[in-house]
Amino acid sequence: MDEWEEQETATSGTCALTSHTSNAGTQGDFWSSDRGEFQRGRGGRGRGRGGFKNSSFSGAEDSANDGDSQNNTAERSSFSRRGGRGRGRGFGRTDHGDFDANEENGDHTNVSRGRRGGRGGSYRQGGEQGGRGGFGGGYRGKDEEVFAQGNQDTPAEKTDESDRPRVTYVPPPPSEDEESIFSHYESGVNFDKYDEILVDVSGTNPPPAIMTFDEAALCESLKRNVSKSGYVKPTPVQKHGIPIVSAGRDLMACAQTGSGKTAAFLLPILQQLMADGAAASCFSETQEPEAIIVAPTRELINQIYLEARKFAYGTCVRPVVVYGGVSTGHQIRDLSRGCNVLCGTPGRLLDMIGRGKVGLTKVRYLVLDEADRMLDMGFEPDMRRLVGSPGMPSKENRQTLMFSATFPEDIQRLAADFLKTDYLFLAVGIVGGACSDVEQTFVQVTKFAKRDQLLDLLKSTGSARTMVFVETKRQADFIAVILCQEKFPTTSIHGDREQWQREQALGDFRSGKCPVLVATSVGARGLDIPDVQLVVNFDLPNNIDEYVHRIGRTGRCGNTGRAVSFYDPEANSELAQSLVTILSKAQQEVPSWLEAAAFSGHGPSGFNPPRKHFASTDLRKGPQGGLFQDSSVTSQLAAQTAADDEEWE
Ligand SMILES: Nc1ncnc2c1ncn2[C@@H]1O[C@H](COP(=O)(O)OP(=O)(O)OP(=O)(O)O)[C@@H](O)[C@H]1O
Repeated sequence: MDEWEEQETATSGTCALTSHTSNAGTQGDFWSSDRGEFQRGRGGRGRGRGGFKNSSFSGAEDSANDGDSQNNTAERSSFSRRGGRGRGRGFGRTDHGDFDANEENGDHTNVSRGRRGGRGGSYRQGGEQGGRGGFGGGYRGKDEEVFAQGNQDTPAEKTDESDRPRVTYVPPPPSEDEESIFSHYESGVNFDKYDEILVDVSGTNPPPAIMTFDEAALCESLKRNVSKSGYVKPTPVQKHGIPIVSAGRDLMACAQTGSGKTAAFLLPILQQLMADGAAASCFSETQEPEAIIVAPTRELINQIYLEARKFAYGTCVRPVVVYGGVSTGHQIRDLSRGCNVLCGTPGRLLDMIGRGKVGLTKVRYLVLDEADRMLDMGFEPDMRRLVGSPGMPSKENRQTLMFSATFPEDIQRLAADFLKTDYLFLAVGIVGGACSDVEQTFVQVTKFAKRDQLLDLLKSTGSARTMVFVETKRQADFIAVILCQEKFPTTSIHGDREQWQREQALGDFRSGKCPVLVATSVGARGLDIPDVQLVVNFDLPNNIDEYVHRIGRTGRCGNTGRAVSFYDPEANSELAQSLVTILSKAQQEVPSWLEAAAFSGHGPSGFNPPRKHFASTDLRKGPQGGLFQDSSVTSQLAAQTAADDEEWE
């Protein structure tokens, strides 16, 4: 056991099991792809709003199981901001042990909006690690970051008499084999059509776009790696984004799903680091990366890391990834081997900063991928904490880059806090628009008929690789069981699964061992999986942005794809108007019944409606700039609604 493991063990505490556990076991059995058998599901979760919590717990989301951060402070009573699975807005004095700007300032008395406080709905005694929302773990973000729970089936060990498990999961190391590092799927027949998409760059003095990778003046090794990745010509977001980043400008970039946003920020960053001779140093206990990239889910940040590793192959630039559900000690050891580009989910990243393992003074680039998600209520406090962390250069002294396929107006407004005033806004196509290579179909169906519809659909599509999106984690397991019973090899990914299960599920889906993946919103954004031919919205999401991201898991990189959504008039009427807009903007047929529903007065209405509309351009162009969004929608409310999607059952 090394220093870090000891530390983890020493500081682990109890996982509160005191909240509602009435759901325990209700997830039932599900087919385990990894074992080829039915497996006992885990217990359910606590529910209820705004549970009062008297607890303190460690680290950020991810580190919760790994023990407290070094700067953990005394336990404090509070309505927890993070505790449990809350939708409540607790008066949150944060009591977690991760790095917190307020805590740093000695300010523990601020009243903050409860981010997810108290879903557990239970009073919890102030146990060292209390407040995780009942058995099954506490919820952290909409998409992910559920504290991993103890589960006899997992590699987590019990660490002390309190029975709190410690995450010991160490993911298999990524392949060193050059062929698999550079393996990629082919761009599709519509790749060249990207050139026809209208591009709008707003802001002062944008640099001219490049037309070829040669014009990007990449150094030899990077050029070689780009070519080995199968990239022949840049996509529009790369043509415009690469020179903007290389010119040192801040950027908010919006381009459709699957159109190469990752390389649009990675290539110019890596190019600059290579040109400056950046080289990872393994001699320092505190690593000082030049670039920090954040993304909302573990799987996505790992994917970005693998892309960075691929492009940096054979160079002195060393990317590292940190995310939750994995042994902290393992990640600290990896960090200590040197780090120029640090990819992380917010919680684990903040935890590493809090532990003094990551210094920020050398940060030149801060990238928010899925930036609208990173700035909605779920993650915004973490982002503010990150930019307010000691050593982090001010926005004037770093380059901040934001990428997403959706950028609602309210989030754009918020994003400006993180960007220099002269940031450029790059819009490729319609901001918030769906990928035009995805054929979108809607089936009007009651909730009771969905199951049969799904089975019929899957029978008709044969072994097409399919992602099925559902609203809740329990539903994900339930549908997976049913599909397995019907002989569709199926796996599932959601926030109640252990990290090793999530990774295995994704692996089985990628490899085709399980051609059907049932997912909650944790799988909606960013995942780039080859040959996903069909996306099924078994349950439509609550907000239109999530719809756009979900269907974007197919039809990527010029390939065509198909999305079938089950529209339940009882539950989805508020989304109808936005769906009609999305369909029309993507030049797709709008079913007459959907049009009728859209104009039957069921649009977003009332006080505090959730986000149902999308922005179509740079906010700075003003109200006449073509914004579709209802300006009464506020980010927090919209985000809260979004956050509820998965969690409220
Ligand atoms: N210029 C290019 N030529 C060929 N393939 C490319 C090019 N750029 C990106 N790709 C490939 O296209 C796929 C999609 O890219 P990427 O994941 O970056 O999309 P994205 O815009 O970030 O999507 P999302 O919005 O879903 O996150 C990846 O497999 C990537 O390797």
